[in-house]
Amino acid sequence: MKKVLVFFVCLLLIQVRVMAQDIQVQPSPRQVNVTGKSMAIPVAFRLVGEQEANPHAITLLKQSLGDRLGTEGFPLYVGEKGGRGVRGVKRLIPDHPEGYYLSITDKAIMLAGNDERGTYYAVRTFMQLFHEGHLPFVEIQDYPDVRFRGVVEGFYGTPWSHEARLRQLRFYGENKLNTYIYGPKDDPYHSSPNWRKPYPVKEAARLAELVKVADENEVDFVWAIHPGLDIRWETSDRDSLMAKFEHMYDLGVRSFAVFFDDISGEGAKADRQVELLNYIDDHFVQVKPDVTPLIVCPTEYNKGWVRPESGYLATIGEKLNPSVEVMWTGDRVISEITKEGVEWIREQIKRPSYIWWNFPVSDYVRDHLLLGEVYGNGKDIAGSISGFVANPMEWAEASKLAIYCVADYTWNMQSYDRFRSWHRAIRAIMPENVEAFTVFARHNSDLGENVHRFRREESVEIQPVAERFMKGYREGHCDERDFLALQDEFERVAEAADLLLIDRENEALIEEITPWLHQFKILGDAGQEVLAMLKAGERGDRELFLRKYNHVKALRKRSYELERQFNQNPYQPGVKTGTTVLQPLVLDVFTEATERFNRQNGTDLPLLADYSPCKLTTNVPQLESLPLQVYPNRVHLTPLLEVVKWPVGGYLQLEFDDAYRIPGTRLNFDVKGDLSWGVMEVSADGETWQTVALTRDTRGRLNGKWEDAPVKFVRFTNTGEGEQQVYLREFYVVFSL
Ligand SMILES: CC1=[NH+][C@H]2[C@@H](O1)O[C@H](CO)[C@@H](O)[C@@H]2O
Repeated sequence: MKKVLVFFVCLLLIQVRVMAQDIQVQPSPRQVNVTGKSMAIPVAFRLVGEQEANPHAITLLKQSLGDRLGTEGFPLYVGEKGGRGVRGVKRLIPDHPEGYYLSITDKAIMLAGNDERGTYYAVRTFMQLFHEGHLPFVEIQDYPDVRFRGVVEGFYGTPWSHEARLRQLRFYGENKLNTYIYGPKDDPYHSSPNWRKPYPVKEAARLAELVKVADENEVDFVWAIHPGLDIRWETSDRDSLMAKFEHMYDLGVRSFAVFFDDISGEGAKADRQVELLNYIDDHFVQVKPDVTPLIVCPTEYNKGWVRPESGYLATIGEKLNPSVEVMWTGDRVISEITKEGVEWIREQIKRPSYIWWNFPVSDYVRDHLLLGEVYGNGKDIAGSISGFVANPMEWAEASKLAIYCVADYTWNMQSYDRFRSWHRAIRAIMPENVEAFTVFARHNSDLGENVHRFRREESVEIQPVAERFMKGYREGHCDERDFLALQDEFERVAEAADLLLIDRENEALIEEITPWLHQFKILGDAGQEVLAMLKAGERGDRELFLRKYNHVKALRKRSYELERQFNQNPYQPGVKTGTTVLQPLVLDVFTEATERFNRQNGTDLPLLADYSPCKLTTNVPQLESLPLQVYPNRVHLTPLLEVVKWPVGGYLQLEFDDAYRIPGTRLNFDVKGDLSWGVMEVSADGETWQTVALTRDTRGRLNGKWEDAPVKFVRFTNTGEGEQQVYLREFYVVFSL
């Protein structure tokens, strides 16, 4: 009697309500039918199917419904195809891996998976339907386009922390990503020198915890090994690798990968790699009851590096066991994935490729954050790929923006909308500072010039305004509307920086991006001030102009000091923001306004472009106009291709704006003999000089350092008997306060 009473009480409480249904589910489901009606969330749910259903799905339901979930109340059926609880909807469940059927009516709720993961995803979708105290009446049939979806932690640089990885795995569970590949290049137990060794106890325990949390979030934790730098094609190394995989298996790992990327020499031989991979497949993957298909990242992992005469891909295609997944980054190391490209590689390797997408990875532009939209990949590639994993930045939280969009894209390509997904990602990651984070991300998305020549859109909305305004200003008129629009944008930049710097909703993210937020604030202030300079110049207000001029110089100096203080790394140290539109605009307005002021007032105010901590002086004719590549802690001479004729007494001197220690200097003139004719010296005052001892390394480069009293000058002089002919391959000086 009591049950019936509770049931009727629940029914009475169900108000059938018609409401505009913009069902927002991430990732976007394939098939959604809404009736436009909804009901108040039942006060109690009667769970049916708990014993048989995927336990992680049940756990998730209990976590989200809490004590509403019990043995009485509104019926909620959950389970996999064939389970008693979902018998009635068997034919409605999509017959695809990880597919599910979900329905909410005034009679019952049905969460039915085609398999265990499908049930879990049905629950994930169900949890997103609760809206303002109501549940919509809806029917959803859904399944993913791409079989394996997720992230490969495969970048160079500081590996993610344990806590960051735990947050990532939970994020993947929320976004229906089912794959995390552990392969940080700088983990010595993943790569050389310790790939043969088991993890130390503490690291092993952490990896075991990651596997457990991955499992709870229905994510395959794939452990990758990177043996190619020093592998020997002997049974001893094969056995070492097998032993390491057994060690990882004992920690709970059930998915494995072998990375042969970024290696040369012995390790790069295709037939040797294939022999090893097939051995692992035959004697480990296929004999264990519960290990997913082996994944390999080949040495020729992008079309730009394929040398047909090597026959590398042909060997992979013909001899590698068909069950082994083969990764591919596209036409180049960093590239957009196209249908043509994936069909080409499918022909070569005789199987669909498993995409390793090198975005938002930034290990070749480390001073930039890549927070822009995910775009450029084909929506028609699902049929030719088996997986799609994104290689992220070393900034785990900041990478979530792109990862969220990749989850949306790989689940349902046809409905993917780059802009909608990006905005939803921002709202998901920073719900209390959506506007500020949107402004920040909008101006931190391009990479700047880089070795891969891969670029992304940045500051898209304001770019035409900036271009039009600058053109007009140079022609002598200042468009007031554009001026105000730019002023407004720079104000928003400054506001966004301050709002995000005090944000406490996502502290891990704010901690990662704080250096860039400080830089962003300076950019916002500098933008407003150069516009004020421009106005003061137009009005002939000398005093105000000079005030603003000095403020901008101070802001630029602060920006430079910030560059020297944060994110110091040997590749692209420093903190860049707004480099594609806003920074150049600040420089352009400053330069133009200052040049006008100088002309009108007969002054000689230096222009910003002159600002650098280091300048070159030389009496070697070919080096006179040599540009310097100045980084926050290093200054490089731009290498020269032609032979440099270095006369007796010829010198090359770097003068710094401050006294620094010189922790390292390197020069490579690519000459065979010794360099007894040259001497490197340092000085604090340009008068008294001390010699820097140079030692030659295995590649013929001369290395030195100066760690005594700080110096302001470094020079190299030909003190020999005659002219020398050298190649200026490399000459750089590392300096630090
Ligand atoms: C497959 C592959 N291996 C390398 C390469 O792509 O470039 C990435 C971006 O620099 C780098 O992170 C990765 O470790």
